[in-house]
Amino acid sequence: MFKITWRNLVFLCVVAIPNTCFTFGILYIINSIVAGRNVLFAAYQAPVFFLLVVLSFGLNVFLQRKIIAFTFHSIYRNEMKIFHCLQRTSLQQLEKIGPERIYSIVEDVRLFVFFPNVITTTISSTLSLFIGIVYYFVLSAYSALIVVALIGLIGLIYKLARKSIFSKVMLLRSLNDVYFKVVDDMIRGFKELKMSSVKSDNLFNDFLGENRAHVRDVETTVGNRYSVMNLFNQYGLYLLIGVILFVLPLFKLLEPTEVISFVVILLFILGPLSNLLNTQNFFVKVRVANKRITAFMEELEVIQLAADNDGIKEPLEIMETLRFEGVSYQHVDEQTEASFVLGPLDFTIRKGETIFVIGGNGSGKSTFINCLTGLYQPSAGNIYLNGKKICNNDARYKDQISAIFTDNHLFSRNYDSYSLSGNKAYEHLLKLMKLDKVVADDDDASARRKFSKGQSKRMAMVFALLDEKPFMVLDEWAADQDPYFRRYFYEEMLPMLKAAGKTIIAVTHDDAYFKHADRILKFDYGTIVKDIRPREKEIEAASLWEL
Ligand SMILES: Nc1ncnc2c1ncn2[C@@H]1O[C@H](COP(=O)(O)OP(=O)(O)OP(=O)(O)O)[C@@H](O)[C@H]1O
Repeated sequence: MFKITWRNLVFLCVVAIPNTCFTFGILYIINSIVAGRNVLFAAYQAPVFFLLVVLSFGLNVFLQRKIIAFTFHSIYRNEMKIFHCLQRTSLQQLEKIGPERIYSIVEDVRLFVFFPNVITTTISSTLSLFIGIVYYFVLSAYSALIVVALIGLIGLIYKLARKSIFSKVMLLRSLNDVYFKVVDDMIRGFKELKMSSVKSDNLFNDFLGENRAHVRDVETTVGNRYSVMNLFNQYGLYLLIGVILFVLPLFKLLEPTEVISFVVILLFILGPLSNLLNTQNFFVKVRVANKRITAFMEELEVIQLAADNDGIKEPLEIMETLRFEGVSYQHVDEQTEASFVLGPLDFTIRKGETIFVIGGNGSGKSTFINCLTGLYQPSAGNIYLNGKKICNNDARYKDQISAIFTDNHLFSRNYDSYSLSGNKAYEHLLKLMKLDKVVADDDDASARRKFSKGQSKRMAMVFALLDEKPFMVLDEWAADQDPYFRRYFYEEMLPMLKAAGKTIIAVTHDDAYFKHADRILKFDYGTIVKDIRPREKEIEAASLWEL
């Protein structure tokens, strides 16, 4: 994800070395003047001082610009990579991951917007610390060793404390995933919660409240550890000043003039040292975010390998026959470990057929539709298009199908390659779907206004027909229509679509209209238990519900 490569490191060193020299020069001049010593180039000390300041400033501006560009390019690249993976992942994987994890990962990526500030602070602080230490050694090697050992000790304690914080921050992020899930329930289930004070209170107290209380406790622990670390850092530095002022002169390791220089240098590195310790908080979060993003991408990429078969460019033949041979698919609910098996399915669909898919609740109709439309990849069996074996995840196969699902979604923008304004086919379809009085003009915004459920399905039908694909899959499309439109759909629209050569697979419970199908496939416990042609043999609709 966010990797500092060797090239980046070499670049940082190339910029850091001259910058170190400039900063060292600035410190040398300040220190010599304060301690009353002669500067090497006394006659030019003022111009040299200002020149060094300007050069160091210029170099830092250059460095910061590079870091800012690197950071925002990395954020952009990672965001695009996540959404590219999502675009290519399968429905089963998306269902497994869950939307809350995606929101949370996107939040993890955004954490890196603070990267430029922190990294520049880290680089400049490390530089200043390095210069201070070198200067200590120039003045007195033994005393420098003692001071460095004490600074090292403070750093080591900080590092150990940071290690213990890592697991807590990791826990906080996974609590955040659960939090998003409950918030999602709160927003999507708003109406249901309003209607049930028990559910509402339980969600609020037992789930949201518990999650937030857990987060509060872990954050308090993390906050306490950081505050102890910061106090330790602050008082550790006081101790260091005490050692320089009292202990080193006592053992004759420092002369009084050197004490002043040591304190001046310490004051110079005090800020950078505190900065370095304080930025650890950010680095812990960054490590956690990096680990989570990497794991998320790996999870998606594993699925990509299985799904990524659509690089082939030759067009696929238009469907004349579609054959399922021994096709099966298995759902496994990870929480309850319950499983549902669809299939094995063996049947052939012919071009122009109007097929109704029926069956009781949970019999596998929607799972079958997801396999048919290529949203689920079968775990066994083969699919043949015009006799040739295909992978149902092939984009060229899916591009032959218009599907309207039970939970259809109307997009907020026009992502199609055609425009609605002045579109005659669109105007005609609005009339056909009796929406011409609801959608007053051919503006894109009017087509994406808030519709009633039934209207929204009709609008989805308008868009599906505008796609002009030969194969239509409708999952309980008529369920939300009023009796008038339902009759119109089965008795007028379906024959019209059939006459236009469309192959239609419609999931339905409307037994009053079963006679309008060329064929009925009845599902039970995931298998096709009846395959009937009502036009050839009159059937009693009620008999179809019997096993
Ligand atoms: N994403 C999923 N993960 C695990 N199990 C699932 C998933 N989706 C569906 N199932 C299970 O698969 C079975 C078939 O569900 P499916 O939605 O295909 O039935 P259906 O015939 O369309 O039902 P309905 O008429 O109620 O819409 C059910 O037992 C359901 O619990």
